[in-house]
Parts: sequence; structure tokens; C-alpha cells
Amino acid sequence: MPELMAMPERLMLQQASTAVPKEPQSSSKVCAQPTATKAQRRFLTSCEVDGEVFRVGDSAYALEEGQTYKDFEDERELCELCGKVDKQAKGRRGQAIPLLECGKCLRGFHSSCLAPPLSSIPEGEWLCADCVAGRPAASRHAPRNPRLLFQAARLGMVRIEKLWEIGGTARFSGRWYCRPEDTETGRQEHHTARDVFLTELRAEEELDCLLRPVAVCAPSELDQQPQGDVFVCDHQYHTGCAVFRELDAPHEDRGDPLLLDEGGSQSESEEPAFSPTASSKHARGGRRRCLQGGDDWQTGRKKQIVALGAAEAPAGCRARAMTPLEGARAALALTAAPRSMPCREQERAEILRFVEEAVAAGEECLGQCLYVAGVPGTGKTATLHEVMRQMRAQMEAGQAGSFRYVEINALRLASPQHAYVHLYRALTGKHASPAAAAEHLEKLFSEGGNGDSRRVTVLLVDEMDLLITKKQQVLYNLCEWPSRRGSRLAVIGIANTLDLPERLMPRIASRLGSRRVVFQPYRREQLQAIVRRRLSDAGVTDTFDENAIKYAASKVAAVSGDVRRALELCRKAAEIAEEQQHSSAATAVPTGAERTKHGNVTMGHVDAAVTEMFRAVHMQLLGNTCRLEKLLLAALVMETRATGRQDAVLGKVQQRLRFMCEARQEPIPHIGDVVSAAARLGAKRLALCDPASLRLRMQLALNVDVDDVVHKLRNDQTIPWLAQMNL
Ligand SMILES: Nc1ncnc2c1ncn2[C@@H]1O[C@H](COP(=O)(O)OP(=O)(O)OP(=O)(O)O)[C@@H](O)[C@H]1O
Ligand SMILES: [Zn+2]
Ligand SMILES: [Zn+2]
Repeated sequence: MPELMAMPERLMLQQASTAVPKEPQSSSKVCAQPTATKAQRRFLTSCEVDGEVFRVGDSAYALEEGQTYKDFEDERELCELCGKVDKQAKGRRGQAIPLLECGKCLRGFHSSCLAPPLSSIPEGEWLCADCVAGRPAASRHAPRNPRLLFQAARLGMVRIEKLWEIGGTARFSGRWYCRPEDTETGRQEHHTARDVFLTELRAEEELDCLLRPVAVCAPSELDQQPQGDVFVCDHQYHTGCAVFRELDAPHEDRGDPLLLDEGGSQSESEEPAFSPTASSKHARGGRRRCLQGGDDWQTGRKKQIVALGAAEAPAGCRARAMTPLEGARAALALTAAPRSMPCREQERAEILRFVEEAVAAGEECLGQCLYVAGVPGTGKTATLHEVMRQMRAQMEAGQAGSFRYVEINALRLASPQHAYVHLYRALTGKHASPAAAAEHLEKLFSEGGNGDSRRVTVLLVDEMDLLITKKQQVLYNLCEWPSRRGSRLAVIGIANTLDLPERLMPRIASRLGSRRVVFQPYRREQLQAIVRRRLSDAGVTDTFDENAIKYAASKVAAVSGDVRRALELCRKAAEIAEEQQHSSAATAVPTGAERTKHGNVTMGHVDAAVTEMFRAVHMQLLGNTCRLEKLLLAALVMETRATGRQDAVLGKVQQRLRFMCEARQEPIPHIGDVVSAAARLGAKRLALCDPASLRLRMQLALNVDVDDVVHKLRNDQTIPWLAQMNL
């Protein structure tokens, strides 16, 4: 329901000047928001300021320092040729001739000023003579309309992500857009005059700093937009890491250093909005991005603010405080980026040294490859992310040279060759086919091909073993490019197998394998320390009985050193304890006070969590397998552990099965039975396999967690000797 929130202007001015420190030129005033009043925020979905409606999700021009609305009173562009706005047509009616806009440089021309003059406005896109000839198309006149001012870096543009009203003032937070010129690689051939990139830099100010909404659309939607204030955006640009990313690219990991200063939903508004001194210097051109916060910008607007739609407050923004158990659950969640990573200090230092050396070497950065290995859940990715976050902080503090950081997860690639596509896109913001991208990268990493970028690129390739192809060309390129003079590229590969370099051709192995960091599986005490640290970082150490943590750690350490399982188990235990607390509160026994005191997670809860985790459907399916299927699973686990690959050829698995049976004096199963047992595992979705027609050439891979399989096999009563096997 519309609601009027206009306040007397005098009052508003007072408010603004008390909220703002006295020095009028200080840029820090943008950040100096009184946080004490945060509780009274009312979130809005849209808001009207003097007739302009701004919605969440809209983009808008934002005034830069020193600009006022008065500056935009006459936005009419001048004709590039005659330098005038209006021109009376010679002849009968004497009406103004509109300016014709060049589709590339966006400058305006009177149709009658052109040589030869155009008698009618052309249909579709029209290009000026400079653009047709490929000449630089700089305007001779100072731009007057916002679109050209933005392109001349004299006006900002933001995307509004939140709108709220506080004390009669409407405020917004959002992110800045930048132009191709503001990126590390600068304006490139494929950029059009309308291309913009959404950056990670946040803005938070009064809504009054926004001039008016603009349309920002995907390239494919451009045709449906009216001319004028329209921009095209299909990539984000991270100014800190100087890399591009598809606008809607999925990102899962909260620890991803690229996501650091995106407006996180929980921490929003605690962290200062973008401070122009800190991060903008990394954006090329070091443009000072500061929203007007003084008194002068209020001239020209009456500040009639109308809140149009009130929004539900975002979850968590006004939520009640978390209970300790909820806090514990959140701290143990796998998606939470750990604040600190105990037990990995040495590995971390080694990786940090590698990156520091590569970045410091700059031009001389030659042949830098690092191979990081370790079984799943040993903190490889998390440690790397932490190192990169630290490097970024160093870079921003001016303690380390600038670098670019690109991350590729081979699991998410459509094919190994798509690694090229991803890397090329990150460096240039451009999409290309795998073959074309490989060609461009080849040039880029050859001498002088990297343009005038002085930054070293640090490339992280997660799950690197998935990039193995028949000719190993992708891996070869990724490991060879860094050794090119002037490539300024350092590559870090992560994989689960220790011997990946040894499985590669010697020319790759020599490059990748020379520097390694190995992550050993966590031992029981380490798992314990990690869980404990996560809890203490969140300030909820005493939610867990010491014995409960110890018990959970030993349960997990008995099967694997995968910290994920330890965290999951403890999280589940906390969940169970919480449920118990709720149900006992509901029955309202007067011992409530005592209950909360003892409402800790105990060994009993961990035990319940173990049972629950192992009650999952696939665990039941595992329990219902026949003897041969069980033996086959055991052989498959051993084979994949030995090769470090996820899949195995049935022939090899069958060989292991035979040795196993021979050693235990079990009857050796017939090959046909083995093939059909494999097909049955496939049908139950416990394993992935090719058609059974391939027989022993069939590829087989586990489709369930290997630790679950091992747990089941070790505890199998019907084949007790499996417990002694080295699974
Ligand atoms: N030392 C540690 N302290 C705190 N949390 C940790 C530690 N090691 C790992 N974790 C957490 O465990 C989870 C798994 O870690 P990570 O993804 O880094 O493992 P990984 O070795 O890369 O495994 P994979 O090979 O399966 O990707 C993450 O949520 C991470 O935050
Ligand atoms: Zn003219
Ligand atoms: Zn032009």
C-alpha cells in the first residue's frame, strides 16, 4: 500500500548533516553510517523519489562527487558535425531535426549535416563514417546526456540490490558497474559501446544520489529495448582479481575468494560499503567512485519520497539471536567457510610461498607449476582459498604485486577442452569455442601477447585429473604456458591422487611434478581439533561435550580422514540434540532451566547421528547386496584406491577379486557371474557402469560415497575377514 514518507525538507537536511562528518570533501563519509539505527530499517521493493521510481534489481545512474541534478537539466546532445543541439530544418515547416545515433560510437549527427545528407532516417542500425572506416570515434564535444557521461567516466552506474527506509530517508545498497575501459584488459575489439560489467564493489547511500533508472539487459534482449539508456551486461568483473565471470555463473563455495566482497546476505551492512580509497585503485584508471553525501547535492530535488512497496525483511536481518545449538550447527555446516584452518599450517605456508614467489617474480615468472595432492576432504581447496584470500588482502594493502586469480573446477566443465573456454572468458570477458579459445590463449601467453597487463595470473585447477585426455593436450598446455617467456602465468593443480604427474607423459610430469604439496588424511586428534576450532571460532565451544567430539572423530577416523564426514556427523548430532531440546520444552516439564544447562551434545547424540547417517537409502541397499556383490565392491574400492581414479575396468577389478578369494580360500567366482553382479550394482545405482555387453572391458565406478561402502563392508557379519582387508 502506498504510503507517504515525505518529511519537511529542513528536517531532512539536518539529518543528513548530523550523519555526515564535518569535512565536506572527505570520502569516508560514505562509509560512516550510523549503525545504531539499523534496527528501524524498513525494507522496500520499490521507491519513488520525485517522480522517478527505483526498484530492487533496477540499474540506475549514480551521481559522482561534485555533481548535482542541475548538471543534467539539459541532456540534449550536440551534433558531432555542427556542434549545435537543435537545427531548424530549412524549408517549409521549420521543425527541429532529431539527432541520428551511431550504433557503434553512439555519437549524434543531424541527418542534414551528413555528407551527403540523409533524406530519411534509416531503418535499423546506422553507423557513422568514422565507425564504418574503423577510425577512432572520439567526440569533439563534452557529453551532456547521462549515457555518454557514463561512457566518459563522468557518471557512475549501480545495480540496486536492496532498498530501505530509515527515519524518513530512503537508502539503497547495490553494486557498481564498470566500463570495458575500467577492466584490466581495457576495451577490446568485441566490446560495443553499450557493454558494461557488474563489479563486486558495493555502494550504499541515500536513494537521492541516483539520477534515474537505466535498462541493463542481456545481449539477446537488446533488440527488444528502446534506444537511449540501454546497456548490455553478460559478465561480472571482479576488480580485485581482475577476472570476468558469466553473470549468472553458479558459485557454490562460500570460501571462494572471488566472492569475498559481494554483498553477502548475512554480513550485509556490517561491513562498510565500498570505500573509494581501498579497492578502486585496482580498477584500471583508479576512478574515484564516491557518492555525493554533502548538502549541495540536495539542490534541485524536492525529495518527495514515496515508498511504493514494502518488502519482507530478508531472512536473518531482524531475526532473533541464534541459540547456541543453532550457532553450532551453522559453524559446522560444510558451506560455511572456516575462519581458520587448524592442522594445515605447514601446507598453507608452502602454498603461500609458491604464490608469493610467482606474484613477486612478475615478468620473470617462469615455469611456475604446483601440484597439490591428497585424498578427499583433507582441506586442499579450503586451504588454497584461504591462501588466495590472504594474497588478495596483501595486494590490496600494497604489500604484494597485483595478480589475477582464475579458478577452474574440472568437475564443472562440459569437457576437458572447456578449460580453455573458462580461462579465456575469465581473462577477457569473451566467450569462444574450445578450439578458438585455445588458439587465443596460445597467443595471449606467448611473448607480448598479454597486452599491457603487468599482472601475473594465478590459475587454480581443481580436480585436475579429470582433464586427462588421450593426447593429454589440455594438461600439457596448462603446464607448458607458464614456462613461456612473458606469459606471467602460474598454475596450481589439485587432485586426489598422489601420482598424477607420474601417470602423465614425461614432458608434462617434469613441469607439473617438480613442486608438490601433499595433504595427508586427518588423524583422529586432528579431526577433533578442527571440529573444536570451528565451534570456538563461533563462540559455541560449550555446546558439545568433550567426549562427544572425541567419539565422533574416532568414528570417522576409523574409516577415513575425511573431515567432511566429521563435520557432518557433529552437525547432525547437534540437530538431534536441538530436536530433543524442543520436544522436552514442549512437554513443559518444570526442569526447563536445568535442561538448557545440560542441553549439550553428548556421545548419545553422536551415536544417534551415526545411526541416522547410515540409515540412508543407499546404506540399506548396500546392506542388501549378495556375497559376490559385496566382494566385488571391496575389489572395486581397492582398485580405485590403488589407481587413484574414480573408475576402473571390470577386468582389473575381477583380477583383484580373484587374488582376494585365493588368499581367503574362497571359491573363485565365474567371470559371467562377476559381469552380472556388476550389472546388478549398476541397476541398484550403487555403481555406474557401461552396458554389460562390454563384459570385462566394462567401466565401473562407485555411485555412492566410498566411505559408506567401506563402513558397511567392514561391519559385515557374513564376511568377517573383510574387516581385516586394507580397504
Ligand atoms: N583444517 C580444517 N579446518 C577447518 N575446516 C576444514 C579443514 N579442512 C577442511 N575443512 C573443511 O572441510 C570441507 C572440505 O574441505 P575441502 O573442500 O578443502 O577438501 P578437499 O581436500 O579439497 O576435498 P576434495 O578433494 O573432495 O575437493 C570444507 O568445508 C572445509 O571448510
Ligand atoms: Zn548538425
Ligand atoms: Zn560512430
